[in-house]
Amino acid sequence: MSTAPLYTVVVPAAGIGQRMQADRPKQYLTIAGKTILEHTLENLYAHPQIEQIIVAINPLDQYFDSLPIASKTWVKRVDGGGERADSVLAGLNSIQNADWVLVHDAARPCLAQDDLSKLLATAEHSEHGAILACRVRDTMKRGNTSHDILHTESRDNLWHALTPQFFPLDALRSALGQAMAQGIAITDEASAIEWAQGKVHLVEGRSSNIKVTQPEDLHLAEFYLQHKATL
Ligand SMILES: Nc1ccn([C@@H]2O[C@H](COP(=O)(O)OP(=O)(O)OP(=O)(O)O)[C@@H](O)[C@H]2O)c(=O)n1
Ligand SMILES: C[C@](O)(CO)[C@H](O)COP(=O)(O)O
Repeated sequence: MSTAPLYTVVVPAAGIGQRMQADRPKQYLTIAGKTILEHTLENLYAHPQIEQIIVAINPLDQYFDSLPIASKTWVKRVDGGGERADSVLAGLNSIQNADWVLVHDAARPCLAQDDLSKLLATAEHSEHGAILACRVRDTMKRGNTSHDILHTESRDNLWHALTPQFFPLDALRSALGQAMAQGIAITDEASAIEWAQGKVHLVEGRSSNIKVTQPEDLHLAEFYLQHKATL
């Protein structure tokens, strides 16, 4: 019986968490006695198809080395960069031989295992990449800089891009590197593949896979982590 393929995940964790307004980068804020980063890395590694995690850490980081997870054999540290895309590319460039790669935000500790399995399963049926996403549920307004409404955007087929995002390694490394070299603003891996005219599939995932970004998100993440079994 063939065993399921194993994958490497690049985890960008070199941000400063400005919007969080905390006394440290948000990935080092704690929930139930563990940092958000530890929750995220341990959650990924708990999946049977994840064999290695490459975590991009700020070169000036003062927290990572003191975490027990920093000495795990399945965790490899690289230096992050000025933007998330720089950190992701640094992680991708450290991978020698892999056909596919996942990228997952350190700030997303609430990823459900079966959502990850669903994302991985797409690779077995397609040569294109895919991302976890959740449907927009609110009416979406386009505003101007004065916060006046310009118009209502259609929310048909409108999705929130989440992570993990899952792509052939060579295609992602090439698209991301070329897009960044041309000064294209890249906020997720899919946008680099789209820029390179590649196809990306949306895999519906839970909206509880939040990116801890603002102060109130910490309490929401704590709730989701406490209720993982029932969500
Ligand atoms: N130069 C950067 C910027 C961000 N990230 C990572 O990318 C993920 C998503 O980015 P975001 O939520 O924007 O985190 P921050 O950039 O830290 O937040 P802020 O924009 O509020 O400063 C986070 O895990 C963050 O650590 C990174 O590795 N390198
Ligand atoms: C990658 C991402 O989480 C997908 O929604 C998002 O683009 C990250 O954006 P950020 O501004 O770097 O948090």
